[in-house]
Amino acid sequence: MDLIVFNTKNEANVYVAGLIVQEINKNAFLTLGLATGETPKGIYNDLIKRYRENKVSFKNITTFNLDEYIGLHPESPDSYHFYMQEKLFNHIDCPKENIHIPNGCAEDLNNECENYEKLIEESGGIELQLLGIGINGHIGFNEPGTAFDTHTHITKLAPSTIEANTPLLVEEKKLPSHALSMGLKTIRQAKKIILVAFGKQKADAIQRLLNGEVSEGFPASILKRHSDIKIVIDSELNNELKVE
Ligand SMILES: O=P(O)(O)OC[C@H]1O[C@](O)(CO)[C@@H](O)[C@@H]1O
Repeated sequence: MDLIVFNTKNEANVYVAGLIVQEINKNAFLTLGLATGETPKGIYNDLIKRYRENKVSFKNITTFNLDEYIGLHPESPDSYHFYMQEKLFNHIDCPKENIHIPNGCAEDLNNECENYEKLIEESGGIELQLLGIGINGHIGFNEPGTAFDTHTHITKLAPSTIEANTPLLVEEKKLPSHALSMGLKTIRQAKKIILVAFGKQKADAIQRLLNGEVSEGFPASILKRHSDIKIVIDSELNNELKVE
């Protein structure tokens, strides 16, 4: 695992967006895994900026998002569908049919999970996956205790995730209790992974990722078994890490 530290979030965002653009410019048909949450917002802004400057085109890429809340319609401002449209897809040239986000309102959710996994496979697998991390070590919505061999599945949100994400709600009164999420196996199969984390509040999770053991009690620890992963953090987080 390569740990890369930047003085500011902004520098980190520019670096990560640069890596994504580099991959797309090497392979215009890239399959890209995307994340939501607070962390990637600046990266998406930088990607939009590069698109407007004609430095990159997204017209042939395929995207797969990590997760979606169960029960939220794509038009709900609190859904990850809405987030992705607003923060990225409305501003770039990625065709609608190339964009994949699990449908948390599907009639048959198990079927939706199976199909999602099949679509990833048919696209040739994710070549570059962008990840954030929860304070409890979740990646996607794979909460502590999730088996390492899971594919896209229905997951129950941990209390700390509900606590962290409830203040972000715009319209809904209550955060859904469940979500659809790529599994830990799905994520691990991505050829390259970039995990981004900012701020003091993520320091314990990153410390455990760097120095802890591989255990299903800490989902992100599966990434220690990945051969091509970059962890990108800011100095605020780095200053909290203890050298072990
Ligand atoms: O970036 P945040 O908002 O801290 O969230 C951390 C992670 O938790 C999630 O919100 C759960 O999917 C991810 O999207 C994100 O990467």
